[in-house]
Amino acid sequence: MDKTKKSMLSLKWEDGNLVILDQTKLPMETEYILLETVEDVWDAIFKLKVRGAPAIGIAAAYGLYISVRASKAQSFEEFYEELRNNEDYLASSRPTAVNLFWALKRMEKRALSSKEKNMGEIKEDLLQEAHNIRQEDEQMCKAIGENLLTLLKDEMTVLTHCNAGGLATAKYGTALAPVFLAKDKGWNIKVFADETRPLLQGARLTAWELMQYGIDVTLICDNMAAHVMSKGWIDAVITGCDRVAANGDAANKIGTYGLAVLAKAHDIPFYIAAPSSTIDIDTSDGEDIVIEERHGDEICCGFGRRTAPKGVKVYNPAFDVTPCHLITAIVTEKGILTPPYSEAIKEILLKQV
Ligand SMILES: CSC[C@H]1O[C@H](OP(=O)(O)O)[C@H](O)[C@@H]1O
Repeated sequence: MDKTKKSMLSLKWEDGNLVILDQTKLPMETEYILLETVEDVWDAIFKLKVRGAPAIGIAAAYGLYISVRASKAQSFEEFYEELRNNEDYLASSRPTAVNLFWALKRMEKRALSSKEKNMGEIKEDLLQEAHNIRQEDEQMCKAIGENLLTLLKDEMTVLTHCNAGGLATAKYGTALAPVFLAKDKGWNIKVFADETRPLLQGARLTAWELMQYGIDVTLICDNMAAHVMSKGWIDAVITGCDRVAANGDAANKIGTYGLAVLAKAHDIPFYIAAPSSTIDIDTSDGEDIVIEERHGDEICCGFGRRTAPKGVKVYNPAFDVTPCHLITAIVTEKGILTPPYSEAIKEILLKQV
């Protein structure tokens, strides 16, 4: 890989510890912090120190291992009860990204499959499962990038929202994966990045990680997306997702739904990049996806500066749902899904890669 291009990992397992890049400090500071307890992991997920559906799942998996590695349980039943309590605790950190629940459930299943082993071996298996989740995510993201690249051409310009780059995953990202892979193959895919109020993941994270990699990125306010589309500057809109329902409706950062409506109005393809770990077959459609609501200060006192009157009523949903009919394709690591999504999703989940 070209040494002039830098990509920083969202999290790593180093010397027996979970270390994350504190994303609330970006872009001004790149600070790695140690998460030593399950409470540290809960807090890091809740405060978006680590964020992005896949990265949240990976952090939670390591967090669950951390929560039981010092367990003194004398029986599997006692150990399993401790594990389930910590699983429920970690699951309470954020409600929308299905990867959190998917990763925790996968760790629980690994513990059950190791129940005949001794305690030390069970703990070792849990750590290995967390490693597997991280390593598989990296491979899934690269494959998503390769699949998305088949839909793009050199010199194209894409618009993205929030951050679905390497910072949201183990590496590469999902929506941004094709942009990094394109750069590696000498293409020049340009990006317009929505700043993404109120937490500015686009400004603080996407613009930062693309510039680190030497990629042509232009930052815009969210309310400028229609204008740049009307100028004919956008060839495709690509976003990540936090949960894809069984019918193809997709939850993603607040503002994504509006982008999908705008893309339809301008006849621009709208692609959702979705690892299969973000597809939730148990949620039938977007109506059933729980949308996280966050504190109003994120809008009124963003980054410590008050910009609205004290006491004003605030509504701060962190996500919205794009109905499947507005989605041109859902791009997974196993292939590209096109409508009718219900059938395509059932098929792709059965496909082994
Ligand atoms: C590759 S998943 C990225 C996804 O997660 C973000 O939400 P948050 O920053 O609140 O964790 C956003 O919805 C991104 O599209």
